[in-house]
Amino acid sequence: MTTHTVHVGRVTRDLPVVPVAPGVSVALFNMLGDTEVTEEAGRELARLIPPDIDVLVTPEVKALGLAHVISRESGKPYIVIRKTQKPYMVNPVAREVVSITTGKPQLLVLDGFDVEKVRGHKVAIVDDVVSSGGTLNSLREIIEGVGGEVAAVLAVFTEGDERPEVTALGHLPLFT
Ligand SMILES: Nc1ncnc2[nH]cnc12
Repeated sequence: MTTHTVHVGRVTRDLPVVPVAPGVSVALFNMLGDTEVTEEAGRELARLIPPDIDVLVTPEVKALGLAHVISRESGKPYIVIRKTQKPYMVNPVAREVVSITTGKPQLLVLDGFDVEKVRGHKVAIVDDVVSSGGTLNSLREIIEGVGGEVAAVLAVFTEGDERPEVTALGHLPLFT
């Protein structure tokens, strides 16, 4: 299997290169269950957060542990944007996005219960990989749609195109 070696702070991983679409492969970065990478990335990114950020927003599920560590290190709270609408949600705000890794439309849902934590506040979006930017754009629409300001985007890796608006610890190539 082809692999692509990355460094996250002082931690090294050999990522498997896997096909996600005809003629397109990615170096698959899955930090779920990887305590060492999650802790290292969270501590590194927490040092890079602008001090005036009020709240972190992360999409479930791959970046959840990362948001937890950044929150713990920075003392800033975090909100999770869910992938399904739950019956207990109050006035949920939803957007659809097509994921590069699954190729399928996905829902992103902000529980109305969390709207007041976003409205009028400076938000940092936290994700594991920012690739096509589809998830990022939908998160931005949801946050700005309820009156929040996206003041920073934090990710472990950008992928494909350069993304100057994203504060990342590294960059992944797209294999085409
Ligand atoms: N290389 C990658 N690894 C994991 N998730 C991704 N989402 C987009 N690109 C990805």
